[in-house]
Amino acid sequence: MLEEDMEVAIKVVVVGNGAVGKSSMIQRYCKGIFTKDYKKTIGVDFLERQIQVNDEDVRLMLWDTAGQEEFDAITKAYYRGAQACVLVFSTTDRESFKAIPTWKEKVMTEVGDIPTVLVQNKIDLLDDSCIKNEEAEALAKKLKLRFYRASVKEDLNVTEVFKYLADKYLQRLKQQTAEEPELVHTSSNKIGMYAVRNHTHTNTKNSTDNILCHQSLWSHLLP
Ligand SMILES: Nc1nc2c(ncn2[C@@H]2O[C@H](COP(=O)(O)OP(=O)(O)OP(=O)(O)O)[C@@H](O)[C@H]2O)c(=O)[nH]1
Repeated sequence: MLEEDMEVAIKVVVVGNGAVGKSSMIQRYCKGIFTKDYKKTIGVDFLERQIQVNDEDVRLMLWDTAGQEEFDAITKAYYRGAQACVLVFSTTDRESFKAIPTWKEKVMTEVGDIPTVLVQNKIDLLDDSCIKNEEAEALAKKLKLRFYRASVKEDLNVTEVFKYLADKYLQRLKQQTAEEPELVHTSSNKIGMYAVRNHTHTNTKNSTDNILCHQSLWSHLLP
């Protein structure tokens, strides 16, 4: 246990081009559902899930960002304070694959080097693939990222992605705590530890109200 009555909360941003399956991935992980409908995300949205990692309670706050460039100004602000990142592209969308280095750069510019994974989603559509396996693996190697092939539809590898990020983040947190114990205090946005408290919120896609609601709820997460 890192510290009594403290909880580790990890802000994870999920980024990538439009329609690659970011919202679906978050919904699958947090609500266990998948829908075929496509409703593009306006701005930013988030859901959360509590998990246990090595007997540690970890709250994952998954921020769903819009893939369209028109929302760049809004989404960029929400990268701030992110402690982990999922970069997503789709098996059937070559442009989304080519855009990955740019997405990584956008996030890094705001928050620096945080635990990050590369995810190729929609592998249930492998027959229509426009990306060779070697290409995707080469990109992951070049960007020095753990690479997962996933299908949100078939519920393949979704849990693994978030488990990996939580593990990786906790490793860093423990290392940082050992090196700089004075950083551990309530509401420290530097290392993602918070006093345990109860809160509830509702969330619907495409609601601009949520952006304000999230901002006030989580403003302590922003530097
Ligand atoms: N076949 C298949 N379809 C998927 C999968 N994941 C998502 N989809 C579909 O892809 C479409 C886009 O999914 P979204 O989750 O809305 O995509 P997004 O990345 O959030 O899109 P933006 O909000 O525009 O950024 C939807 O019709 C989903 O049902 C998958 O693993 N396999």
